[in-house]
Amino acid sequence: MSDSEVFDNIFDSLLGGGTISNLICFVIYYLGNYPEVKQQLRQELETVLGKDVTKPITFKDLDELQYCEAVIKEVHRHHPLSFAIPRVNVEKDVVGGITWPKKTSFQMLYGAMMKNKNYWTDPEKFDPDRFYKVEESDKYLLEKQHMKESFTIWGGGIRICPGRKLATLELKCLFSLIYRKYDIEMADVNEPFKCRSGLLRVCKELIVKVKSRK
Ligand code: HEM
Repeated sequence: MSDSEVFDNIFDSLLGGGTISNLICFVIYYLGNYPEVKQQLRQELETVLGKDVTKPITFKDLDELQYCEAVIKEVHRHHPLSFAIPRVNVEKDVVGGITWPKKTSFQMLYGAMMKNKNYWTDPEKFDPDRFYKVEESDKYLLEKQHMKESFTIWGGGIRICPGRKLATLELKCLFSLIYRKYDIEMADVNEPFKCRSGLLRVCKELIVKVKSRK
């Protein structure tokens, strides 16, 4: 490997590649299209962080931003960064009633699992409430019962994303800093979301209007 390839690999594993930057765009897009969700997020920011926008944000504050976390999860469920997680079996195994030889490549289509109506109530609907303070009597009880198997943003098992806690902190920090100070609107709400799908789904263009909040 050349020096620049070594650098790129270290940089990628340290910063999680394009994951955070693209997820930020996805969240901005969804908040631009769902003003009632943006409003509830603002409400939470004000309750947890107060009205003084210069007040430093603490770890405890970030812990309390549960609606913010629900927004990030719902955006990812609705519009995942990648559609599948690959695995290779090290020994012969039975999956889906079929015996597979060792070294078979599998793709776990979790993007499809996150839209399956057996596990999600009204799966096409964008609603962070399905991840927010779900009670036994709640309309989103179905997902609460299946969440462990049907939702992943970080993968799972021994290869689970080692950057997940850092990424969650970074995202919550960024959205707090941005949305308590600025108002971000889509330049054109009717414009379709411009993304390119490969290993990762990448935002190609997102034109927004940014205004300072009074
Ligand atoms: C929103 C941000 C992020 C998302 C959605 C994300 C998601 C993922 C997913 C789905 C995997 C595959 C897990 C599996 O195969 O089960 C993964 C692996 C990985 N992630 Fe992240 N990630 C993010 C941010 C980060 C950050 C910030 C770092 C570094 C600080 C990071 C470092 C890694 C590494 C090194 C792996 C490979 C782990 C292995 O194969 O053992 N990720 N990530």
